[in-house]
Amino acid sequence: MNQSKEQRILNFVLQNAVRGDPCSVVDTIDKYCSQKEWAMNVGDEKGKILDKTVQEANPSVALELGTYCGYSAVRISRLLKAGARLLTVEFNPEFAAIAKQMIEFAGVQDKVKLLEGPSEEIIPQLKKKYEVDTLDFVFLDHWKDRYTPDTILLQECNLLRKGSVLLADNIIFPGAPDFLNYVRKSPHFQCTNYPSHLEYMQVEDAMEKAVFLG
Ligand SMILES: O=C(NCCCOCn1ccc2cnccc21)c1cc(-c2ccc(F)cc2)cc(O)c1O
Ligand SMILES: [Mg+2]
Repeated sequence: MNQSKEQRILNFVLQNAVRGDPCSVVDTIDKYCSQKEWAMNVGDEKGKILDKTVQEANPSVALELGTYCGYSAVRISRLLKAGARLLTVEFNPEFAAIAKQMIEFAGVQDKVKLLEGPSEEIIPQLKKKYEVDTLDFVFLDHWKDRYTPDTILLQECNLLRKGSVLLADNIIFPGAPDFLNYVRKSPHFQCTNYPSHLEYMQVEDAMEKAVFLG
Protein backbone atom coordinates (compact mmCIF):
# COMPACT_ATOMS: atom_id res chain seq x y z
CA MET A 1 0.00 0.00 0.00
CA ASN A 2 1.84 3.11 -1.08
CA GLN A 3 2.99 5.68 1.46
CA SER A 4 1.24 8.92 2.31
CA LYS A 5 2.97 12.27 1.72
CA GLU A 6 3.15 12.70 5.51
CA GLN A 7 4.92 9.33 5.84
CA ARG A 8 7.38 10.40 3.13
CA ILE A 9 8.09 13.63 5.04
CA LEU A 10 8.68 11.68 8.27
CA ASN A 11 10.96 9.17 6.51
CA PHE A 12 13.00 12.00 4.98
CA VAL A 13 13.45 13.49 8.49
CA LEU A 14 14.39 10.12 10.02
CA GLN A 15 17.03 9.66 7.33
CA ASN A 16 18.37 13.21 7.04
CA ALA A 17 17.84 15.13 10.30
CA VAL A 18 19.83 14.84 13.54
CA ARG A 19 17.98 12.89 16.27
CA GLY A 20 17.37 15.09 19.32
CA ASP A 21 17.99 18.32 17.37
CA PRO A 22 14.67 20.20 16.88
CA CYS A 23 16.23 22.81 14.56
CA SER A 24 17.53 20.13 12.20
CA VAL A 25 14.05 18.52 12.14
CA VAL A 26 12.42 21.86 11.27
CA ASP A 27 15.05 22.64 8.59
CA THR A 28 14.78 19.14 7.08
CA ILE A 29 10.98 19.33 6.78
CA ASP A 30 11.34 22.75 5.12
CA LYS A 31 13.95 21.32 2.72
CA TYR A 32 11.67 18.42 1.72
CA CYS A 33 8.52 20.53 1.38
CA SER A 34 10.19 23.31 -0.62
CA GLN A 35 12.09 20.99 -2.97
CA LYS A 36 10.02 17.80 -3.25
CA GLU A 37 6.40 17.94 -2.06
CA TRP A 38 4.43 20.95 -0.80
CA ALA A 39 2.77 20.41 2.58
CA MET A 40 0.80 22.65 4.95
CA ASN A 41 3.48 23.20 7.60
CA VAL A 42 3.61 26.82 8.76
CA GLY A 43 7.04 27.00 7.08
CA ASP A 44 10.11 29.10 7.79
CA GLU A 45 8.93 32.62 6.87
CA LYS A 46 5.78 32.47 9.01
CA GLY A 47 7.72 30.22 11.39
CA LYS A 48 10.01 33.15 12.22
CA ILE A 49 6.91 35.23 13.14
CA LEU A 50 5.72 32.31 15.27
CA ASP A 51 9.14 32.13 16.96
CA LYS A 52 9.15 35.84 17.85
CA THR A 53 5.59 35.70 19.18
CA VAL A 54 6.35 32.64 21.32
CA GLN A 55 9.55 34.19 22.69
CA GLU A 56 7.71 37.41 23.55
CA ALA A 57 4.91 35.47 25.31
CA ASN A 58 7.39 33.07 26.96
CA PRO A 59 4.47 30.75 27.81
CA SER A 60 4.34 28.22 30.67
CA VAL A 61 1.31 26.57 29.03
CA ALA A 62 0.76 26.74 25.26
CA LEU A 63 -1.98 25.20 23.09
CA GLU A 64 -1.72 24.39 19.37
CA LEU A 65 -4.80 23.55 17.33
CA GLY A 66 -3.70 21.63 14.22
CA THR A 67 -0.59 19.48 14.78
CA TYR A 68 -0.37 17.98 11.27
CA CYS A 69 3.17 16.44 11.04
CA GLY A 70 4.42 18.19 14.17
CA TYR A 71 6.48 20.92 12.44
CA SER A 72 5.13 23.82 14.52
CA ALA A 73 4.94 21.69 17.69
CA VAL A 74 8.70 21.07 17.35
CA ARG A 75 9.24 24.73 16.39
CA ILE A 76 7.31 26.05 19.42
CA SER A 77 8.55 23.52 22.00
CA ARG A 78 12.23 24.16 21.16
CA LEU A 79 11.69 27.71 22.53
CA LEU A 80 9.89 26.78 25.76
CA LYS A 81 11.56 27.40 29.14
CA ALA A 82 12.27 24.48 31.48
CA GLY A 83 9.02 23.06 32.85
CA ALA A 84 6.85 24.75 30.21
CA ARG A 85 4.40 22.64 28.22
CA LEU A 86 2.77 22.56 24.77
CA LEU A 87 -0.58 20.80 24.31
CA THR A 88 -1.18 20.12 20.61
CA VAL A 89 -4.50 18.91 19.17
CA GLU A 90 -4.83 16.78 16.03
CA PHE A 91 -8.06 15.05 14.98
CA ASN A 92 -6.67 13.02 12.03
CA PRO A 93 -5.24 9.76 13.47
CA GLU A 94 -2.77 9.27 10.59
CA PHE A 95 -1.36 12.78 11.05
CA ALA A 96 -1.25 12.29 14.84
CA ALA A 97 0.78 9.07 14.42
CA ILE A 98 3.27 10.85 12.16
CA ALA A 99 3.51 13.86 14.50
CA LYS A 100 4.13 11.61 17.54
CA GLN A 101 7.16 10.07 15.79
CA MET A 102 8.36 13.50 14.59
CA ILE A 103 8.13 14.95 18.12
CA GLU A 104 9.98 11.97 19.63
CA PHE A 105 12.73 12.08 16.97
CA ALA A 106 13.22 15.81 17.69
CA GLY A 107 13.60 14.97 21.39
CA VAL A 108 10.88 17.37 22.60
CA GLN A 109 8.41 14.70 23.76
CA ASP A 110 8.82 15.74 27.43
CA LYS A 111 7.52 19.23 26.59
CA VAL A 112 4.74 18.25 24.19
CA LYS A 113 1.45 16.47 24.87
CA LEU A 114 -0.34 15.36 21.68
CA LEU A 115 -4.12 15.18 22.14
CA GLU A 116 -6.13 13.35 19.49
CA GLY A 117 -9.65 14.53 18.73
CA PRO A 118 -11.76 17.52 17.69
CA SER A 119 -10.93 20.86 19.35
CA GLU A 120 -14.56 21.44 20.35
CA GLU A 121 -14.41 18.27 22.48
CA ILE A 122 -10.88 18.76 23.82
CA ILE A 123 -11.02 22.45 24.77
CA PRO A 124 -13.74 21.88 27.44
CA GLN A 125 -11.58 19.06 28.91
CA LEU A 126 -8.38 21.10 29.29
CA LYS A 127 -8.98 22.28 32.86
CA LYS A 128 -10.11 19.06 34.51
CA LYS A 129 -8.58 16.32 32.37
CA TYR A 130 -5.33 18.07 31.36
CA GLU A 131 -4.84 20.18 34.51
CA VAL A 132 -4.71 23.52 32.69
CA ASP A 133 -5.49 26.69 34.66
CA THR A 134 -5.19 29.28 31.87
CA LEU A 135 -3.39 29.31 28.51
CA ASP A 136 -0.54 31.77 27.94
CA PHE A 137 -0.30 31.16 24.20
CA VAL A 138 -2.59 29.60 21.54
CA PHE A 139 -1.53 28.84 17.94
CA LEU A 140 -4.58 28.41 15.66
CA ASP A 141 -3.75 26.37 12.56
CA HIS A 142 -6.66 23.95 12.16
CA TRP A 143 -9.91 24.26 10.16
CA LYS A 144 -10.15 27.96 9.34
CA ASP A 145 -13.89 28.03 10.09
CA ARG A 146 -13.15 26.72 13.60
CA TYR A 147 -10.91 29.68 14.57
CA THR A 148 -13.85 31.84 15.71
CA PRO A 149 -16.00 29.22 17.47
CA ASP A 150 -12.92 27.87 19.26
CA THR A 151 -11.82 31.38 20.31
CA ILE A 152 -15.29 31.86 21.81
CA LEU A 153 -15.14 28.41 23.41
CA LEU A 154 -11.74 29.20 24.99
CA GLN A 155 -13.33 32.29 26.59
CA GLU A 156 -16.43 30.38 27.73
CA CYS A 157 -14.18 27.74 29.34
CA ASN A 158 -12.27 30.47 31.20
CA LEU A 159 -9.01 29.37 29.59
CA LEU A 160 -7.82 32.87 28.67
CA ARG A 161 -6.38 35.44 31.08
CA LYS A 162 -5.42 39.10 30.65
CA GLY A 163 -2.46 38.97 28.23
CA SER A 164 -3.09 35.51 26.73
CA VAL A 165 -1.70 35.58 23.19
CA LEU A 166 -3.56 34.02 20.24
CA LEU A 167 -1.66 33.67 16.95
CA ALA A 168 -3.60 32.54 13.87
CA ASP A 169 -2.10 31.15 10.65
CA ASN A 170 -3.58 31.53 7.14
CA ILE A 171 -5.44 34.79 7.65
CA ILE A 172 -5.22 35.51 3.89
CA PHE A 173 -4.84 32.04 2.34
CA PRO A 174 -6.89 29.85 2.68
CA GLY A 175 -8.29 32.74 4.76
CA ALA A 176 -10.16 33.16 8.04
CA PRO A 177 -12.32 36.24 7.33
CA ASP A 178 -14.85 35.70 10.10
CA PHE A 179 -12.05 35.24 12.68
CA LEU A 180 -10.41 38.48 11.51
CA ASN A 181 -13.75 40.26 11.81
CA TYR A 182 -14.48 38.79 15.21
CA VAL A 183 -11.18 39.60 16.95
CA ARG A 184 -10.72 43.00 15.31
CA LYS A 185 -14.24 44.12 16.30
CA SER A 186 -14.09 42.66 19.81
CA PRO A 187 -13.20 45.05 22.69
CA HIS A 188 -11.60 42.03 24.39
CA PHE A 189 -8.72 41.66 21.91
CA GLN A 190 -5.79 43.86 20.83
CA CYS A 191 -4.87 42.74 17.29
CA THR A 192 -1.69 42.93 15.18
CA ASN A 193 -1.36 41.77 11.57
CA TYR A 194 1.83 40.18 10.22
CA PRO A 195 1.92 40.05 6.40
CA SER A 196 3.83 37.07 5.02
CA HIS A 197 3.52 34.38 2.36
CA LEU A 198 1.95 30.95 2.11
CA GLU A 199 4.44 28.31 3.15
CA TYR A 200 6.90 27.37 0.34
CA MET A 201 4.99 29.59 -2.16
CA GLN A 202 5.00 33.21 -3.41
CA VAL A 203 1.32 33.52 -2.59
CA GLU A 204 0.34 36.25 -0.09
CA ASP A 205 -0.66 35.13 3.38
CA ALA A 206 -0.62 36.65 6.88
CA MET A 207 -0.75 35.83 10.56
CA GLU A 208 -2.88 37.71 13.10
CA LYS A 209 -1.94 38.12 16.75
CA ALA A 210 -4.84 38.76 19.13
CA VAL A 211 -3.96 39.52 22.76
CA PHE A 212 -6.82 38.88 25.20
CA LEU A 213 -7.55 41.98 27.32
CA GLY A 214 -9.79 40.22 29.88
O1 LIG B 1 -6.29 23.49 6.15
C1 LIG B 1 -5.25 23.84 6.69
N1 LIG B 1 -4.98 23.51 7.95
C2 LIG B 1 -5.94 22.70 8.72
C3 LIG B 1 -5.81 21.21 8.42
C4 LIG B 1 -6.95 20.44 8.99
O2 LIG B 1 -7.09 20.71 10.38
C5 LIG B 1 -8.12 19.93 10.99
N2 LIG B 1 -7.86 19.87 12.42
C6 LIG B 1 -6.65 19.74 13.00
C7 LIG B 1 -6.84 19.70 14.36
C8 LIG B 1 -8.20 19.81 14.62
C9 LIG B 1 -8.97 19.82 15.80
N3 LIG B 1 -10.30 19.93 15.71
C10 LIG B 1 -10.91 20.04 14.51
C11 LIG B 1 -10.21 20.05 13.31
C12 LIG B 1 -8.83 19.93 13.39
C13 LIG B 1 -4.24 24.60 5.91
C14 LIG B 1 -4.37 24.63 4.51
C15 LIG B 1 -3.42 25.31 3.72
C16 LIG B 1 -3.57 25.33 2.24
C17 LIG B 1 -3.02 26.35 1.50
C18 LIG B 1 -3.12 26.35 0.11
C19 LIG B 1 -3.78 25.35 -0.53
F1 LIG B 1 -3.86 25.33 -1.87
C20 LIG B 1 -4.35 24.31 0.21
C21 LIG B 1 -4.24 24.30 1.59
C22 LIG B 1 -2.34 25.97 4.34
C23 LIG B 1 -2.23 25.95 5.73
O3 LIG B 1 -1.20 26.59 6.35
C24 LIG B 1 -3.17 25.28 6.52
O4 LIG B 1 -3.01 25.32 7.88
MG1 LIG C 1 -1.54 26.77 8.39
